[in-house]
Amino acid sequence: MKLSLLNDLRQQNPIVFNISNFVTVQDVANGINAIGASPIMSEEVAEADEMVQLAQAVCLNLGAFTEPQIKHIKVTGQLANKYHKPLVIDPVAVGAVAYRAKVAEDLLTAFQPDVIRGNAGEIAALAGVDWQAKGIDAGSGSGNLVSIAQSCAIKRRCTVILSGPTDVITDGKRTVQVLNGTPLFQTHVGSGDMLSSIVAAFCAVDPDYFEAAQTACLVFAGIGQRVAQSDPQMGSGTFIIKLMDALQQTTVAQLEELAAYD
Ligand SMILES: Nc1ncnc2c1ncn2[C@@H]1O[C@H](COP(=O)(O)OP(=O)(O)OP(=O)(O)O)[C@@H](O)[C@H]1O
Ligand SMILES: Cc1ncsc1CCO
Ligand SMILES: [Mg+2]
Repeated sequence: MKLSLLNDLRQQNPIVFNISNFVTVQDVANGINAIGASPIMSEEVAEADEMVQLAQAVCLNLGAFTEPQIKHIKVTGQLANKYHKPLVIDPVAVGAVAYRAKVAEDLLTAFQPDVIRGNAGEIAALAGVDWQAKGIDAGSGSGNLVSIAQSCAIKRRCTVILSGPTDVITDGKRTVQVLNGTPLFQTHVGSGDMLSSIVAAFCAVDPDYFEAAQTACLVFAGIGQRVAQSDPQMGSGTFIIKLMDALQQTTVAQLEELAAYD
């Protein structure tokens, strides 16, 4: 686990280009900014080429799209491949809505992601494994989460993060589990979207995307855990405010003290 990547990220301040969803776009922009990277968003396909060229990483969130936005996402993913920019996909609710599954399938044949980050319901759907996803939430299923993540990584030929109480990170050969976190993440819509774009920021500072992805997961979950531990009575409103502070202020040494993974 290369926690020192957090210092590299803060020193390099990489630009992360995001196509976000309208629900969580501000959380995503502020989360990237707080951790020490530089967010930029766009809704216009005419500037996609320039946007991808100026970015050090790209994150495409499939959370809430219209037909023109699907075209924008497709072109941007293809440009990320063309310019060799690390590409992260967040396949929101792809296990719960058949239309989304169809769109995601089409997009994943049009471009090649470097990392896919989703919850169990989303990663199971992309792996082709039976699971009962529940809207944007993970839902329920009986499959083994490590096997599901590994199948998805092999099928999609990329690093996969299956997030939840434990995050599973795998490239199909190597697998790590991050045990840190807090259930308060589930009380704030957009925790997952923030994580996906922070993963992109880490990919901008380490060309081994498996390493970048696992470090991003530990940093994000570990910071959330520290925030929750600071006040056992904390609720979801205070959590997101304090999470933003902590994304900015938490040090590598503080994360080393609580890092839990195997
Ligand atoms: N019960 C839990 N305990 C500890 N950490 C958790 C828990 N649930 C989620 N997390 C953490 O929350 C973060 C977001 O992951 P999650 O799987 O909830 O994303 P998501 O379902 O896509 O969320 P979103 O509602 O934003 O779409 C990750 O860092 C993950 O480790
Ligand atoms: C609630 C919600 N609906 C579509 S996207 C989104 C935010 C979580 O990604
Ligand atoms: Mg999500």
